Amino acid sequence: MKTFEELWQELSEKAETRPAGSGTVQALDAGVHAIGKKVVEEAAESWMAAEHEGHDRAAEEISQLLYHTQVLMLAAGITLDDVYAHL
Ligand SMILES: N=c1c2ncn([C@@H]3O[C@H](COP(=O)(O)OP(=O)(O)OP(=O)(O)O)[C@@H](O)[C@H]3O)c2ncn1[C@@H]1O[C@H](COP(=O)(O)O)[C@@H](O)[C@H]1O
Repeated sequence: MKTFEELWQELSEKAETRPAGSGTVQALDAGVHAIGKKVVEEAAESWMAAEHEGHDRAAEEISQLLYHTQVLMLAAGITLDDVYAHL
């Protein structure tokens, strides 16, 4: 188990060191447009899971939405503080 900030730290390091076999590195190389489509897909799956598939499936889909959102932030050069400034 990890927190949002711990995942951010891990993904930031992967973006920097670009380890072989990292799905995050692969996603970053695909670019903002491709990552944005994943965010939309996971948002829709989160909605469907929350409405129809129960607590555990919704939590799983929302975790994927958070992951892809962080990848989009990295691809766009947006930091946690940039986002937190608007909360
Ligand atoms: N938390 C996640 C995470 N959540 C979602 N995903 C990705 O999102 C996909 C889920 O999307 P889908 O539901 O569409 O599943 P899918 O259809 O099988 O996937 P695709 O065919 O769309 O690729 C997974 O296959 C992963 O590629 C994640 N990939 C990585 N992480 C974590 O990110 C960290 C770095 O991962 P790597 O960069 O791969 O080392 C690790 O801690 C991982 O646990």
